[in-house]
Amino acid sequence: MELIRSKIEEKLAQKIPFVCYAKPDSNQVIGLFQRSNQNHNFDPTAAGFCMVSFEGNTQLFIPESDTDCYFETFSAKDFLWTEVKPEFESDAKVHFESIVAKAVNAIEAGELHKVVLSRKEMHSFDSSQLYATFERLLALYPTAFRYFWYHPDSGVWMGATPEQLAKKVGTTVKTVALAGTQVGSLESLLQWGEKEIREQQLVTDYIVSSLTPVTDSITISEPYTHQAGSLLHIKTDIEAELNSNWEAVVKTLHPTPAVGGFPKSVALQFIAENEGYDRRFYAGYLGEWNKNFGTYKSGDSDLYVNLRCMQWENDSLSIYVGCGINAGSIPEKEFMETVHKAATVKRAL
Ligand SMILES: C=C(O[C@H]1C=CC=C(C(=O)O)[C@@H]1O)C(=O)O
Repeated sequence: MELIRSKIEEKLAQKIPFVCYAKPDSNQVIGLFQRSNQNHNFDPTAAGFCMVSFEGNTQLFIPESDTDCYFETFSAKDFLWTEVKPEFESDAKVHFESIVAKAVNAIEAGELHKVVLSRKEMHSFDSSQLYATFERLLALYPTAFRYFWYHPDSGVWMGATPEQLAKKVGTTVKTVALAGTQVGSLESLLQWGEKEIREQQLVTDYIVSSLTPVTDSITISEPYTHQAGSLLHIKTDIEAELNSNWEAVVKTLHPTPAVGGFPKSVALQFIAENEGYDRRFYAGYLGEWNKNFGTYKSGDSDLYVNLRCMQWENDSLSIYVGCGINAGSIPEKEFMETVHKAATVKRAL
């Protein structure tokens, strides 16, 4: 991908926004490189690519009108599937387990049903490896939405997310309910526990009730197991017909209980008061807005939840990971789940 690589290097040096991405199961990278160094405000009526923070208060936008668009196919190089040791810092473990225990108490006291707690790991990183890291993400996680984003207001973000926030094709809205995690492959799948099944059903119920006022004819698949790298999740596909505007659908869905919790406002308050750090764009969403650059169809959108991601800014690399807490969550087990999620990102480094 020499063309995409040289454009990435040029725009990074010039500090001009760009995004390169490959959609799930595609070996084509779409590169949107801004021509000017202007900072564009997010305009919901325009076409382009958006990057929205978890709290929704920062909305970065690369508009089609100021963009050169490149396509390049890649053939995934063979990377050795190196096992990354599940390493962590003991202070991080103590802090995370204490907030999980606090959340379990709040859930058992009936204050909320579920909350997704997260943390960030900092690592040293040689920035000359950024492009190579993206190539490894492309190869390692073919079923994920893989991206490399840069904007002077956010620094570099990169990831391979298994979760679609929502997709608009004509007047049809497609989304998924994703939750529950186990380490392994479809061949080694263990029976899902009651806790995971309940947790995922909560996400499905939330999405369906959020979509009910803004769509018609909702159809829901049976839950099935989805492989995301070395992790497995429970997934349900949901489809509906728009009867309102697309922006209303996105606003009502984000953040889903897969990254926030339920009830939404109580969970968000719990996160703000207890997590102790700023999620920034982790668990926010990103993607094509009002234009599918793959099919070149205007009016279509394709948005993903920003999970299994990392940020490189001011010479340091942060990896963001979280997990859903509900009644019966065991703090140490939940912490180890975040360690395994971090390992999926570290494998690309
Ligand atoms: C919040 C994350 O994952 C979500 C998506 C799938 C499964 C999840 C879980 O099992 O907790 C999380 O809800 C993350 O990867 O940081």
